[in-house]
Amino acid sequence: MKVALIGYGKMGREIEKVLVSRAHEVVLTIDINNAQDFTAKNLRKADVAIEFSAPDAAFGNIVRCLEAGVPVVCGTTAWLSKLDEVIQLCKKNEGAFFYASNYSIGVNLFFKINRELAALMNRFSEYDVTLNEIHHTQKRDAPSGTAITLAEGIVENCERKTEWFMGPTRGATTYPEKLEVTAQRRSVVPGTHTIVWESPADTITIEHVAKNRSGFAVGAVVAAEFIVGKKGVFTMEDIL
Ligand SMILES: NC(=O)C1=CN([C@@H]2O[C@H](COP(=O)(O)OP(=O)(O)OC[C@H]3O[C@@H](n4cnc5c(N)ncnc54)[C@H](OP(=O)(O)O)[C@@H]3O)[C@@H](O)[C@H]2O)C=CC1
Ligand SMILES: O=C(O)C1=N[C@H](C(=O)O)C[C@H](O)C1
Repeated sequence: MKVALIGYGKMGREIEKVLVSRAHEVVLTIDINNAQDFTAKNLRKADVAIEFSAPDAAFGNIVRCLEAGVPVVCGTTAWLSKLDEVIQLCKKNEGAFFYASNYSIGVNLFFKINRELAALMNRFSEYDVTLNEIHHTQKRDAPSGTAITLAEGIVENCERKTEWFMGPTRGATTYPEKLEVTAQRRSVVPGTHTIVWESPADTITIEHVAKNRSGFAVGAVVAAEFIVGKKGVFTMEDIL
């Protein structure tokens, strides 16, 4: 598979290692410093583009790939207010687009556990819930895309939580009908997400801790292998 890497930072470099280990070829690398190479002609040398850049850059990058007719796997977070526009463009151009807020298999299993636990909690109103994420200090967005997916999973499945909001407040019960999400930035933490369900009697904690970025990178490459030759909009549900 011939791959264009759009965004060559921490994730772009990690993905490159996985691509090489699976005998794929990187034919184009685009970063903020070589935007002049980001042409439709160059993009078309690739079977697929993998986009991990920055929140303010992702939408434009995706549009350029879809307009060039190149399938795109995107992992960039904090641009999803424009997701519907991307879906429409993808359909109009009969292209292929894959998005996940987190490509790690472990996190996607964690998403399922989170949704099931939230649904189970409908019968146990004595429990309140909070969500916290910790990432490295270079991260530009908060809360993380993964935390938003987890928060949506709780709100969609636990009837007493109608929406999530960004804390911190003085305590989880400040707004009992809302889910409080908090974010911390510490050193080089790759990504930790913790959900705490607390009753007067006990505490149930579920947590996903990324040890490094390899899980994200492998998942993104698997998504790229999956999307080549397909048309439509895909998520990790299509792989799992
Ligand atoms: N879905 C998932 O599984 C994961 C998602 N992510 C997300 O991926 C994104 C990137 O993360 P990460 O690699 O850690 O971030 P980095 O900042 O390390 O890398 C991003 C790179 O993109 C470059 N860039 C900025 N603007 C553009 C542009 N217009 N076109 C091309 N490249 C550009 C940056 O250049 P410069 O530094 O010069 O600005 C930088 O080199 C984030 O949104 C993050 O949340 C991260 C891990 C997993
Ligand atoms: O910026 C990061 O590093 C990460 N971003 C993604 C997110 O916002 O959820 C995925 C992972 O947590 C690492």
